[in-house]
Amino acid sequence: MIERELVMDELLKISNLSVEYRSGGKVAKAVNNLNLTIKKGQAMGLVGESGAGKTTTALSVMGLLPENIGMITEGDITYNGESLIQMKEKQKNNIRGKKISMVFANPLSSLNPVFTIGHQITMVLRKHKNLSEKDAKKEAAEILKLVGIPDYRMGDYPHQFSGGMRQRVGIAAALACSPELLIADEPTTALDVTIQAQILELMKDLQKNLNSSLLMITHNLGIIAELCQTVAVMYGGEVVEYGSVQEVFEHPSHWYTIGLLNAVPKLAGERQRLISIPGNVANAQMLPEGCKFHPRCSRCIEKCKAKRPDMICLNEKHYVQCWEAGGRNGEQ
Ligand SMILES: Nc1ncnc2c1ncn2[C@@H]1O[C@H](COP(=O)(O)OP(=O)(O)OP(=O)(O)O)[C@@H](O)[C@H]1O
Repeated sequence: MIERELVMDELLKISNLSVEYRSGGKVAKAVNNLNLTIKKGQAMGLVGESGAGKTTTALSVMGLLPENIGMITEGDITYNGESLIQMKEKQKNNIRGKKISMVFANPLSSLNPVFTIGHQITMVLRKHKNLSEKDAKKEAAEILKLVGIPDYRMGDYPHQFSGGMRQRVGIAAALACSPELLIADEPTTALDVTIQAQILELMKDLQKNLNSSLLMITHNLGIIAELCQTVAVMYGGEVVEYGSVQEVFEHPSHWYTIGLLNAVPKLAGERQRLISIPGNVANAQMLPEGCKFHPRCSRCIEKCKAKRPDMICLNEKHYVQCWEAGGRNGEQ
């Protein structure tokens, strides 16, 4: 019974997912045997350097990989226990957009420039909630109000909004169907810090009030600490460490995570030199054997070059994929 409850608790489960991009005779292995589970009401952060495969993971869930170029070559993605990959197109479309929605870094890419924002949100509501024009308009006004946009602006076009307001509209559009899962891909990178803080506060409130789940993709570890309960660290298309935010941030155990945390300035305590991670991020077209981080890792041993480590459980809230899992005894 307990086991069944645990499984039912799993909203999104990505199992052994591999994704490739094929173009011009080249193959980029963007995601490699990735596993990730998001539970109902949980906020998870997905972090890693540029090119780690974060966006590809999100696009795979949304079914938005570029046609004929990006393809899932292995694994499964289940939503409430049902495979999104095997599902019929109609059922899939019903879930994507209605139950799962996504906020992009650049909201202009998801908003249509020729329609007013009121019209766009009304259309989403009419399609997914089957509402009459009048009821959809009323609800659109309420959702926009929720994200701090007054109803007199419903007749304005996307270009008439500032960056921060536009991102609010993007969030409103994503929230229009009260999704169970919101995927946000760097939703605040293009914004200045005060607006960033407002948007994050807004997302935090909405997640709490609607009890939705959140997958927050970001380079910013501070955002994860602020918003999420769990975190998954990605490198070379794999999750190399995951667990509760507190466990992973206080006891980072993969040398990549340790490197990421050492590169973040701290306000408290003595001033310390920031240490960057040497070398370049793994090239998806030429991934190394063994642990994908080994060419950049100061703790690399022969075994790391030859064999990919298994994910090991450090405790029930903390997992790591490293032969030389460090940092557990303060030996960073
Ligand atoms: N359309 C594409 N065609 C070919 N390769 C691609 C394509 N999109 C992404 N890639 C490659 O796939 C890998 C993963 O990219 P992805 O955008 O998923 O990483 P990311 O972690 O989201 O990075 P960022 O933070 O910069 O968005 C990279 O090596 C990237 O160059």
